[in-house]
Amino acid sequence: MAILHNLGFPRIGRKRELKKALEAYWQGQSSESELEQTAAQLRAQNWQLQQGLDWLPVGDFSLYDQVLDLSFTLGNIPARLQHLAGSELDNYFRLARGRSAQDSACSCIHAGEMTKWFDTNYHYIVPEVTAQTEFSLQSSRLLQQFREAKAQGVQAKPVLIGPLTYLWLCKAKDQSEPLALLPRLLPVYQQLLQTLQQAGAEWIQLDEPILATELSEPWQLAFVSAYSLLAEVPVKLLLASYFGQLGANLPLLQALPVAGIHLDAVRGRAEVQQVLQGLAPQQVLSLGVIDGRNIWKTDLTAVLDWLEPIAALLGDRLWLAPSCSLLHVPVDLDSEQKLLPELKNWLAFAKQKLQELQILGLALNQGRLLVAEALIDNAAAIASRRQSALVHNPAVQQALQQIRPEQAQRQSPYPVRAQQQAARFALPLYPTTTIGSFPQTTAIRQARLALKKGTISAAQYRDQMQTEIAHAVAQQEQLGLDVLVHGEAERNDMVEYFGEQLSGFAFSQHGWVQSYGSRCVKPPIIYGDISRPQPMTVAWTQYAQSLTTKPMKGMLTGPVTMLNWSFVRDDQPRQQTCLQLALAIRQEVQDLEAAGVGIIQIDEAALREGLPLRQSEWQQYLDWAVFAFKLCANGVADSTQIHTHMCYSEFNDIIAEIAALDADVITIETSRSDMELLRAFEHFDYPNQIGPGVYDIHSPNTPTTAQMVKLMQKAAQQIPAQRLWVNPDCGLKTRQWSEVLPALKNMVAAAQQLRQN
Ligand SMILES: Nc1nc2c(c(=O)[nH]1)N[C@@H](CNc1ccc(C(=O)N[C@@H](CCC(=O)N[C@@H](CCC(=O)N[C@@H](CCC(=O)O)C(=O)O)C(=O)O)C(=O)O)cc1)CN2
Ligand code: MET
Ligand SMILES: [Zn+2]
Repeated sequence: MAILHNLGFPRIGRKRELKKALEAYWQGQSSESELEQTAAQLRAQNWQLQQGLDWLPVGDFSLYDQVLDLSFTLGNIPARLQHLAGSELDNYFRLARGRSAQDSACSCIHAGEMTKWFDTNYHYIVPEVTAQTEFSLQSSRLLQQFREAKAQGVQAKPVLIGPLTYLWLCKAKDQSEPLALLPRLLPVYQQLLQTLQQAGAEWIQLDEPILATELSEPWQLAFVSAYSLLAEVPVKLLLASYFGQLGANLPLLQALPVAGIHLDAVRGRAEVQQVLQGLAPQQVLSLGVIDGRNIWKTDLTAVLDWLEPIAALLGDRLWLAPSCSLLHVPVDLDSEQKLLPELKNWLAFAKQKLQELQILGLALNQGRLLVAEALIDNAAAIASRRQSALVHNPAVQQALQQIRPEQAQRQSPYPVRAQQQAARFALPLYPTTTIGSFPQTTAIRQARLALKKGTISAAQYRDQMQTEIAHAVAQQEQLGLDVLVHGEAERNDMVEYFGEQLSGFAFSQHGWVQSYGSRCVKPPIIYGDISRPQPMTVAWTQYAQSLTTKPMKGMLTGPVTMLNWSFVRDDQPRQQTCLQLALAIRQEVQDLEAAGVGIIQIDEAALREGLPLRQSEWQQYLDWAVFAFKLCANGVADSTQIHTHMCYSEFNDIIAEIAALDADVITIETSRSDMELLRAFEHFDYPNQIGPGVYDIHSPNTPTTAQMVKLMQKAAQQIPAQRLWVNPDCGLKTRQWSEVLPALKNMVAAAQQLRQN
């Protein structure tokens, strides 16, 4: 009997109920108990949606982030938050976003740093530690949720991030090594496991996704000592690895004294046989056979062909699950009314993935005949996708064949271009700019909703967006910024907006995936060869330029980011899809240039996070990713200034490749990490211009002029002032005008002060 379980479920809700509840609470429109009530309802709904499995996850729900939750569970709260007024929830949101619902704008708390969860588009709050950090158990949240699940008749399996992955995610605020805290951390984990076991937990899932990365020897050894200690608690541990192959960690995992092992059998299929052979006699093997990172239907017959011999061997020691938590896929395909039926039939969201799991379970446990109809339908869908004319476009394939390497090179080297551009734009020292978006107000979003519903016409919508653009331009002129942007009012999202205009892309109506906190994205679905039927941004940019004599930056999303933030086809290499995107965006770059736009920013916010988890695979990825960017960006005249922007850029390791992009200017996020990025420059002289972000846009707090001057002075120690720009960390779309204006005013003042020094 194969046992069915799930590693985690999306918590945002089918209609983003959690988002709405959080934002209402933060704005003081609802109480803490109303928020908790919505949260409890969502948990109940989610368990309901997962009925039919043998074990359901508990502890996967979070009001903001599961890593932040764990920091609170372990009592690891930075000193700056201790002794502040308010409840634990207030402190929770202070660490998440710099402010609780009770705080006023002036009581500023430095929010925790936010960064990407492995190679996903999900962001977690980085736990902070020092050599002095002590842990203490605060188990009430988990216990309460465990009891809540049991009260609802749920067969509950608590899920937790494992101690090694937790420490690996930690950042030391001194020079200490987080791994050194393991001896202090383990007793608290032991206590936690014990507490859950006493509350009735039979199995506990510990997630250790770092097993899919290359671990140095100290980390490997730490696994052995940590799990030997945890094994002392009389509860069954399911150790979950996901997001890739185990590689050299495979023997390590096999040696650990745990009751069960979960493997990512999508990305790590090739290793399953080897793990199987080394399995201990009582050990459970959980195979993640359904892709938790993509939205395509599983080829159930192929999986069954592969699984049946394993099931025969393992009996009820075989567990089946999605490859990882379903946090990274939308909730329910049934909500979609507008997808082409042919395409919709190829897809599975979280709910459908669990249905696939149940079909597999029935087929294995009671024979394929019982689910014959479902298997036939599934096989038909798989075959239809393989053959569909929607997918293949010979003209695109041909264009790909004709790419020449010299298309990716600028005409002259940077110093020559820089001179021409300096003459053309005549910018001051420390030029100021923003990253592109201005606040996406309720009015803007409602106009888009009205357009969708047909209650306003396309012309009315265009007029309203032009009014918004004019407003953004006027505000920037008044602030005295040097290089302006149109503000991206017309864009729902920097990826979805372009996806909607490109062939080969589909987009959902409700396919929301949590990005961070209450913020969600609706990743477009790349199902076929990509082309650009017509210009996408030229008219908006021209309109904006017509309103000002200052340079107006054109604003595009780059090919690598389009790829990494979409659900991509799995029937051709990612690299090939990326080149198709590069060609389409290249056309847009050239149309902008032809329309007289002299500065063009091509965002590659996701270039860094697209790095494979194993360093040995980095170079191959970087080679094609860098080429794709250059292909899209570099077909312009020397006097055209290319900017790029990257978020959460811990790119110490890839600074040479960042330089190889040869963008004239790069703007990056650095403010929360206190210009830590600049470490990269200690060993490498970045040759072109750079704008290290000085304004943390993820927090509602206003940065002061003095703070920003200080950050820039720090930057100027590493990079000549002639090559520095002054700008926020990232786009301003999540902020309100009342937050943005004072912050930018201070920023412009900072630049003026710097120029006088
Ligand atoms: N794809 C992507 N990934 C990314 C980023 C990014 O910008 N895009 N940035 C980083 C993460 N940062 C992010 C920053 C902001 C948002 C964000 O603001 N998301 C919005 C949704 C954006 C969107 O698509 N909006 C649509 C639909 C908005 C909507 O909810 N409409 C309402 C109605 C309008 C209303 O009454 O407000 C509805 O349909 O019910 C639009 O503008 O048209 C949100 O969660 O609120 C997401 C991620 C990294 N990853
Ligand atoms: N141009 C985009 C913006 O300003 C870049 C955002 S990177 C997540 O919103
Ligand atoms: Zn950004």
